[in-house]
Amino acid sequence: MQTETTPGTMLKAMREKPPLVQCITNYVAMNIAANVLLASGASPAMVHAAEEAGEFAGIASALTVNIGTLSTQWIEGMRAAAKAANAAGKPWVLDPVAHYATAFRRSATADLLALNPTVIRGNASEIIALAGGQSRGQGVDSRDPVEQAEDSARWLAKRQQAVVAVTGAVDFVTDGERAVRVAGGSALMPQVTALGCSLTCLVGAFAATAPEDIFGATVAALAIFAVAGEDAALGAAGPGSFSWRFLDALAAIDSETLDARARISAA
Ligand SMILES: Nc1ncnc2c1ncn2[C@@H]1O[C@H](COP(=O)(O)OP(=O)(O)O)[C@@H](O)[C@H]1O
Ligand SMILES: Cc1ncsc1CCOP(=O)(O)O
Ligand SMILES: [Mg+2]
Repeated sequence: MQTETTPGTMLKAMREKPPLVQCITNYVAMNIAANVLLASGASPAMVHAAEEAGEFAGIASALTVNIGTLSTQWIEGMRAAAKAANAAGKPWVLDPVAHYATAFRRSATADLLALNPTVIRGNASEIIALAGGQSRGQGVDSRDPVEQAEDSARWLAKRQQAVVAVTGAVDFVTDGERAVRVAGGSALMPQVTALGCSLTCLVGAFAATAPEDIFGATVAALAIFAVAGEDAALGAAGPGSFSWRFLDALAAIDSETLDARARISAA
C-alpha cells in the first residue's frame, strides 16, 4: 500500500538516514551542490569518470546527471551510471542544462532520455525545448515563464513516464496525471549560479529517501528550496550574502516548519 508522506516527513526521514547521492554535475555547480546536500541532510559524492561512474551508481541510493559542462568522457560516465542505476532499480534525475544550445548537447540529451530518467528537472526554457516547443532559451538561464512550460511538462512526463519539474518564480511538477505548483523562493535565486543544478541533486536525495513516492519527493525538494529562499532573502544585501544565507536557511528548516510553510497547490 502506498502511504502519502508530507515534505516534512520526508525531510525527517532523510536526516535520520542520510542517503548517499551520486551527483554527476558540472564544474560550476559541484561545490555549492555538495554543500546544499550536506545542509539539507544528505551525503553527496561527485563521481563522474567513465572508469568508475557505473560501479559507484551501484553503491549510491540515487543518481543525478547534469550536462552543464559536458565532454565526451563525461557522457560515457553518465550513460554507465544511468544504466547501473536502472539495473539496480534506483532513481535517477536528469538536468538538461541548455540542451538546445549545440548539436553535442542535443545528442547527449537524446541518449540520456532514452535511458529513462525517473525525474527531469529543468527551467522553463529547457522543458519547453525538450518537448519540441518554441523556447526562447540560449544559454543556461531561462528566458521563458514557467506557465508557458506547463503543457510541455505534462506532455514530456507522459512521453517519458517520468516526473517533470519546471522551476522558476512558481515551480510546476507533474507526472503526466497529477500536477502541483510550488510557490516561494526569491528573485535572488537565479542571480546565484548553479542553484538549479543544486536543486536537481537535492531532488535525487529526496528520491533516494522516498523511492516509492517520486512525485512527492520531487515536490518536497522544491518546497524546502522555496522556504529556504524566502528565509535567505531576509537580510540579504545581494546575491553574495544570499548564497551563504541560503545554506544556513536550508540547514535550519525542520520538518514541522517545512510542512507549515510549504506553499503547494493543485494545478
Ligand atoms: N523569480 C524567482 N522567484 C522565486 N524563486 C525563483 C525565481 N527564479 C528561480 N527561482 C527558484 O530558483 C531555483 C532554481 O530554479 P531556476 O532558476 O529555474 O533553475 P536554473 O538555475 O536551472 O535555471 C528554484 O528553487 C526556483 O524555484
Ligand atoms: C553557468 C554555467 N555554465 C555551464 S553550467 C552552468 C551552471 C548553470 O547552473 P544553473 O542551471 O543552476 O543556473
Ligand atoms: Mg539549470
